[in-house]
Amino acid sequence: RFAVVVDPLGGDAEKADAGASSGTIFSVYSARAGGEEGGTRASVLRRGEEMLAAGYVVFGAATQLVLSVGRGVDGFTLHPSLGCFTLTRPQLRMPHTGRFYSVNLGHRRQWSEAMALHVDLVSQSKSLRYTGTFVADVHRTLLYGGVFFYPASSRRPRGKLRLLFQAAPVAFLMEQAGGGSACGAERTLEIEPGTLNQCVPVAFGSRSDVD
Ligand SMILES: O=P(O)(O)OC[C@H]1O[C@](O)(COP(=O)(O)O)[C@@H](O)[C@@H]1O
Repeated sequence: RFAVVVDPLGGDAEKADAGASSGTIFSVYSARAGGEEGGTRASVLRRGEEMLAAGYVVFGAATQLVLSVGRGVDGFTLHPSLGCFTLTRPQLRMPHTGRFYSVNLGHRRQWSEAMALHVDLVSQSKSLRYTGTFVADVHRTLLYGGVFFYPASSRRPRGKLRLLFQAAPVAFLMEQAGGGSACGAERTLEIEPGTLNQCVPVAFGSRSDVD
């Protein structure tokens, strides 16, 4: 009945070796019948707003599961001695605006002038936080608000993050927690993926910071 999209383990070997957090992201759609591949591809190549559920697990100082089934967002923490997750952050809500912005400034020379100016402007009122591990950056943004960008650049004209595996599930969680997500002028959840690995330039976070 369901089709599940999973980004199994984000964060590369160098970050894991250095002791950084890593994470898993997933999203769930209703399965569509038919199609050459038993409906699998057709079930997931659809707008994020058709998603039934999304979540991630962040493997850091603690193992935390953040989940939405379309009725807000709940956070759970793994208790290894009990072997189960318990509800530790019921109905997470993002602040309307936040203190942090999150972007890889190392790519600045490859951005458009407008993007570089925009980031300069944001930096005047917010502090920079960027781990380079997607789930960790998502988790901090969800908890404390602010804005995360992975913009288009001359090297990556479509950005780096994948719509289906990364941007859409995170957009679903952000919206469910009172935040937002956009790919340029478009709401991320309204974009229909053309291919499984399609990349999008994306921003997400507190509602007023994303707007
Ligand atoms: O090093 P950059 O360009 O800031 O990219 C960091 C981003 O790339 C990722 O490592 C994903 O890269 P991969 O698609 O190569 O797995 C994300 O976890 C992270 O947000």
